[in-house]
Amino acid sequence: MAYKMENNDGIVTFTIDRQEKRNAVNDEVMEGLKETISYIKHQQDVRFLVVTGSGEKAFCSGGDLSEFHSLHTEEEAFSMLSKMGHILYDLATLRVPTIALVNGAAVGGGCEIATACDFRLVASHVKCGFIQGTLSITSGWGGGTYLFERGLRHDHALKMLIDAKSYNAQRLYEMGWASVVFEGSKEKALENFIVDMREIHPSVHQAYKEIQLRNWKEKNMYERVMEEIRLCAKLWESDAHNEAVQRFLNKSK
Ligand SMILES: CC[C@@H](C(=O)O)C(=O)SCCNC(=O)CCNC(=O)[C@H](O)C(C)(C)COP(=O)(O)OP(=O)(O)OC[C@H]1O[C@@H](n2cnc3c(N)ncnc32)[C@H](O)[C@@H]1OP(=O)(O)O
Repeated sequence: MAYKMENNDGIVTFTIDRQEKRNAVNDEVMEGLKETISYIKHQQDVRFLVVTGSGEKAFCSGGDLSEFHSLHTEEEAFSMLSKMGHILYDLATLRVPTIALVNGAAVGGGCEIATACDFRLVASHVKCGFIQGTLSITSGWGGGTYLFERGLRHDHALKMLIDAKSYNAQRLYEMGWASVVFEGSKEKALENFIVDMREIHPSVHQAYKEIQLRNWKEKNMYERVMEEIRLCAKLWESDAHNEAVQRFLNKSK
């Protein structure tokens, strides 16, 4: 199984479990995340969603390039990108607080998943970045749109996207992307982060999220996410993108 899902006393944890691929997202992971979100929507007792990755090397390395490089045309790319884009939109608009427990590198689409969450708890050894530019594409799951809504200084957010490089945990905190930088076990970091929130009635959490979502509706977030995905799909079919993916896949051969 490419993922694990558990509900521990109202804390639902979704763990991508593909360490050999640095927890890259394939179809099975997408389906698992979709089912997890649907479960949360129908389960009254869920208080939090936590997204994390197995091991210490990666939270998530983005889309699985070895699987998705078979998608060539703009339409083929749009189909895959919009599938994950819808899942991340559902995650970003959940009525419970969502937490990315960033145990290892979060790059490309991995950085988008973390950005779609309300909070990012980042292990001190970790580097994260919107490295899609190095593949001659933009963020394709809506993560750029979420980044501009996360309260980072506009120039910091834009630079993160157009530098297309990974930043260390301290810098991610200074820029306002990381909510917390932690040392030691991720379980302890999570426990510390939610200790006060757990004392508050869930209806209060839901009400605050409702306020945020009303604001996003007014800003046409859904349409903006879909437009971002369309732009990425256009770049996907370029020679420059194909060549960059081939270089990545051939690097260890
Ligand atoms: C498709 C959506 C799009 C978006 O909307 O954003 C994307 O996500 S594009 C994909 C962006 N991701 C990448 O470009 C992959 C970047 N990966 C890395 O930079 C590194 O792997 C890492 C995450 C920083 C980890 O580095 P390290 O610990 O040194 O591991 P390796 O690089 O040696 O990788 C080990 C192993 O895993 C394979 N791998 C890693 N990432 C992916 C991936 N995204 N898809 C497929 N396979 C991946 C890598 O090829 C190695 O395989 P082997 O050589 O067979 O061991």
